[in-house]
Amino acid sequence: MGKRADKRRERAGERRARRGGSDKGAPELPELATHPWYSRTGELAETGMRVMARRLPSVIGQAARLAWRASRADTAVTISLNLLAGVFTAFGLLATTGVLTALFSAGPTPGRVRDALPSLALVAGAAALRAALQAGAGWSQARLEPQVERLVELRLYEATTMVALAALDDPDFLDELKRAETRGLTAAPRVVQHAVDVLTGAVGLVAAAGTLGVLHPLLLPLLLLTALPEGWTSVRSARMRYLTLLKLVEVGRRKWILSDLMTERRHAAEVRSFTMRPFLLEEYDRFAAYQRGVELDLARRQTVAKVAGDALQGLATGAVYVALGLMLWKGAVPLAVAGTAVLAIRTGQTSLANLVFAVNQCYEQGLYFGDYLTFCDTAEARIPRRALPSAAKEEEEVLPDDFACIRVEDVTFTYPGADAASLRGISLELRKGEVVALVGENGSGKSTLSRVIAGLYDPDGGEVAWDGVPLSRVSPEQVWDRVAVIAQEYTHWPMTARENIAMGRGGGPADPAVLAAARASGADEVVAELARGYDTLLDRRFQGGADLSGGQWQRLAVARGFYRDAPLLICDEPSAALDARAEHLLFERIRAHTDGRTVLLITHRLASVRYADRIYVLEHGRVIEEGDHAALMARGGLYAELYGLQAAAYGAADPPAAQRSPAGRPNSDRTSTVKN
Ligand SMILES: Nc1ncnc2c1ncn2[C@@H]1O[C@H](COP(=O)(O)OP(=O)(O)OP(=O)(O)O)[C@@H](O)[C@H]1O
Repeated sequence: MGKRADKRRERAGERRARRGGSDKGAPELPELATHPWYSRTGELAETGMRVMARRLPSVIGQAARLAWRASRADTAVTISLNLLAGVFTAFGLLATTGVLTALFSAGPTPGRVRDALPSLALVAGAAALRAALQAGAGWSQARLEPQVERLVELRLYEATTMVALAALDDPDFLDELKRAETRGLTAAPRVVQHAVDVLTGAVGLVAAAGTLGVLHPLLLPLLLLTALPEGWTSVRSARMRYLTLLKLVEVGRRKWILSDLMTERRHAAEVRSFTMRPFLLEEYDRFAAYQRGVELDLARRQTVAKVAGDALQGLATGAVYVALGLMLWKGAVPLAVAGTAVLAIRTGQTSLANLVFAVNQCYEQGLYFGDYLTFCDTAEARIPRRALPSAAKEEEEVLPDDFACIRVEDVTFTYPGADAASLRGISLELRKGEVVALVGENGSGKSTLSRVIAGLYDPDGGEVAWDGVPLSRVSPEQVWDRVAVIAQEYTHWPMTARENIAMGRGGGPADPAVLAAARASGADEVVAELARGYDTLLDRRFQGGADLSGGQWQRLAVARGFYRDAPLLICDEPSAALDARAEHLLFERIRAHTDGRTVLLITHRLASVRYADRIYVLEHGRVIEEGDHAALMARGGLYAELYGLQAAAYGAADPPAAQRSPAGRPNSDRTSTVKN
């Protein structure tokens, strides 16, 4: 199916190229390629009236189901008021015949006008009612849209926050997510809106057609004749627009990236210090010029299509009036009926133009909405079953609140789409109250292993068990509740300092645990300098917001880990950005810390793991050495080598007294780290 569509697209592309290309006059930028996110746009560009007609019912069905779930009352009101408005349109048109019959009859004018008054009142009443009904339908339709929006957004975010973490490492999944988020979300309310417009247009058209059918059966095909050029122009113009969109997708992305570089605060210093301004402006202008060329070309081609369409429509309308004149001349229809027919044809044409436009829009947005639906289905299928509230609770085991021993047995793990496994048969133990360290070179698998232990990734093989209860048999929340993580990469939450520590748990103004955690991590010194202390918003994008240095942020991230009263604390490179004093304080705290808690420590600062109860050395996803510092040093393996390298580096950096800094201050922090 996908391949056939690709072939169709290819062939159509070749046809366009043979015709001289659809974008004659637009400059070329050879480096631009279409991103697969926008494959839909290509599909759309090849869509003709037949494909649209075939797929439209299912799109309208999806829209109707969505609207129904968002609000039954508003959906029912929108549909029924629109239908009723159609009835009054037809009624008004038919009443017009009465008016015209009275006006065109023989006799003095005042008498004819008097005779026409009852029908005139009916026409006026029908018009007023129709207007009121349409206003009511518009109002309920407007109410429907935000409700639909809320529904689709919630479904997406519920799925993205619950899906297995590994899904977010899968490039295909991320691609689908981006598509659903950027186009799919906004498409949902539009699909509903355009589906209602399709209904409104269809009702108006049926009303006009029904009226014509009642007046004379031959008039009906005449209406359709005038409809064709309008439909043709509309579809053609829309397809041109899609093709242009396709051409501009990559340009839009490049321009967006460049504008981000030129306007975002985080790039501003480098833009200046590397004197990037002329380069960025020139690049931006190149893409903008290309875009302008493509858009001007589109405007020209759309105008040509419109002129051709209007000319055709003029001819068709002329033919209709000639036919109507002939019918009148031959006495097939009376003058009053012909007059009403003219009105009905005009009403029908307007409804038809609206209908064609709505069908086009509905179809386009329906494709993007389809992306959204596909993504939600994929994401919901990737939520671990045991995480679902509906999962059979009797099958679930309960994790002990505390534990005596966490056992990792023969664990293997490969990231989605990765060629090689990141963990290959790892076994180890964490006993209550211990500090256990993971050591190894970059990419050896330390962080991945810590995430498996924290219940963030499910291993492909082997298992992690807390006092014999395998994590695969408990809901992820149970594990996350019992583990505190100080992660290597942490989020700068755009919240207050207090919320950055408490992370949605307690943390009221008088929460002593927040203060204790801040003291233990050195975050209290950071907070003391903030204008509003713990209530300072840590985001410069907002009025009164503050920002912190890398190390200050890390102190907060450490406080976050200490604040959670969990039996297992995982510290993954917790000191990378800390100054020497803060780092010293942190490891002192970890060493002294335990008060019954267990610490899994990952760090390249080997001086800090000397006091660990056990050290596991990882290489290429395997444990290659295990023991305490003394045992590993005596063994003379990788650990001893890495430790020796660091110790030697510190030793070499220790300047003799004569070479100290001009101020004569020895570097006491460094010395103390080595001595530690
Ligand atoms: N999200 C990911 N998707 C695919 N592969 C990944 C991902 N994260 C890590 N890897 C790969 O898994 C392996 C182990 O990475 P991991 O981050 O666990 O190493 P690490 O020992 O913590 O390294 P470092 O000391 O640099 O922090 C590496 O080969 C890495 O390329």
